[in-house]
Amino acid sequence: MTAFFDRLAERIERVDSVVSVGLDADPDRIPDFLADRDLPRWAFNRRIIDATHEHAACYKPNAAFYEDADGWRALRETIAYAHGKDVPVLLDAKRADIGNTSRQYARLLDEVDAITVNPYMGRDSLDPFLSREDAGVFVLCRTSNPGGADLQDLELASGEPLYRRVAALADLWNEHGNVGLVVGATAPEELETLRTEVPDLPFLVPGVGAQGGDAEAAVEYGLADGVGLVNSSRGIIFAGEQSSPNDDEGAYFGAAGQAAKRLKRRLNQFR
Ligand SMILES: O=c1ccn([C@@H]2O[C@H](COP(=O)(O)O)[C@@H](O)[C@H]2O)c(=O)[nH]1
Repeated sequence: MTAFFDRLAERIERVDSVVSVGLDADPDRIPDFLADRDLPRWAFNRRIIDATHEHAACYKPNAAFYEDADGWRALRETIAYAHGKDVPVLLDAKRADIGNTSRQYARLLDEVDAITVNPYMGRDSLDPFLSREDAGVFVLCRTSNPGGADLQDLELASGEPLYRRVAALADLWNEHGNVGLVVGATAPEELETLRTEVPDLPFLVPGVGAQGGDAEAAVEYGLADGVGLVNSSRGIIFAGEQSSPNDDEGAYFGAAGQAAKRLKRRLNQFR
């Protein structure tokens, strides 16, 4: 198997897109016409994938939306279906723990192509992920939420903010060329700084769309040698809520396809 970033580069080239479609299948927002399906989240994701895969460089389900018995079943079906369309899957799980626990978490990489991890517990907590040479490992660095600055911008004794130290460490941890960073589009200045500091690391940039982040900065600084991902979840998968009544399946998922295509075109202006 080629390394994750080689596969991602191929996918980006094939669909001419750096869009990561976030599969955050919030059970409270699944349209009524799917409510009586065996696994409504899977029924929803299948239709989203059908509508968006031509524009998707990857799919990014967030584990939070699947952490119950039916959810795991829905997620497994979703992953298999995305793979059937030749689209890589990045599980946004933000995992890491002491070694033996992390080894169990890292088994998630048997199912998906890449994962997000939390660096707070340090190198040994990430080893079980980093040692998976075939898989992508995206380290949380400067997150998109308003509280992202609370800890991540704190200055160390050296005067450097914590998020920059995380980036420098992630660069050191990149022994297998499988490491990327998560940097929010709501932090364009930090994106710019980080691109200079770690020029070779691809970024996963969430926060465009529903969070109102900077799409131009996401592309300009998020890509390393043309490789990286700009994610939108709610702005794509729930686009149909605005444009169509809740009972018109074709129009509902058509709107998701259009939203993915629009984002692809918008981002491509800056590539
Ligand atoms: O800094 C971060 C890290 C992860 N996320 C995740 O990305 C998506 C964003 O969803 P939208 O609907 O496009 O806002 C979601 O899964 C987050 O948990 C992030 O937003 N910021």
